[in-house]
Amino acid sequence: MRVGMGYDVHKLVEERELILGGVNIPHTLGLLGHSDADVLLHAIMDALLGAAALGDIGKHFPDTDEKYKGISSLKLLEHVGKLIEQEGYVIENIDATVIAQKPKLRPYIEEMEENIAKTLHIEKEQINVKATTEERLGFTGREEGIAAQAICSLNSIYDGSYAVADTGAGCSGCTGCSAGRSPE
Ligand SMILES: Nc1ccn([C@@H]2O[C@H](COP(=O)(O)O)[C@@H](O)[C@H]2O)c(=O)n1
Ligand SMILES: C[C@@]1(CO)OP(=O)(O)OP(=O)(O)OC[C@H]1O
Repeated sequence: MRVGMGYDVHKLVEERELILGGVNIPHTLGLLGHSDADVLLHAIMDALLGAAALGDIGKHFPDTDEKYKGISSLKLLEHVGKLIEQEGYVIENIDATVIAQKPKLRPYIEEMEENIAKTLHIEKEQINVKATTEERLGFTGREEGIAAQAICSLNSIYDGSYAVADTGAGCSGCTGCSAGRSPE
């Protein structure tokens, strides 16, 4: 198993939408960025890329490239999901925290988790998104920006301990896997 971590920050400004986990959240301020500035998805992508030793989002989607201007980060996440799969990795789980003084995010968390699961073709139970304030301290507390942290774990289909679901190929030497099969 391999783990990766991601961290990102975007500035809160007027006249921008607030999009987190692919959910458009009603708020007086939105996040500034070259893309849609979905700070949660950016942290998750960096965690996934980190776990697979594939660099970071700036390497794959440079903010100097016009084609990423205003792009939905769900599209970028979909691409990262494909890269991970091409490298032979299967996502075990993702855990993330959004650090925001406002707005209250709890009502939107489930939809964020559904968006992420659907985009990465994994189960919603493999994703957990949390929100916290920093008790009015620092830049998030002053509502100058929103930060997000993420951690993920990946299994390699080549390391002998992970059995790929639905291949019907059997699980030689299997020690159990997230596909729900028992150890052989
Ligand atoms: N933007 C936020 C921040 C927090 N929450 C929820 O409130 C709980 C308490 O937050 P504290 O920062 O006071 O510990 C937290 O566990 C979240 O469930 C939220 O929904 N949106
Ligand atoms: C996502 C990208 C895509 O152009 O742009 P931003 O939305 O500015 O996000 P950031 O986390 O600053 O950097 C990664 C960028 O490459």
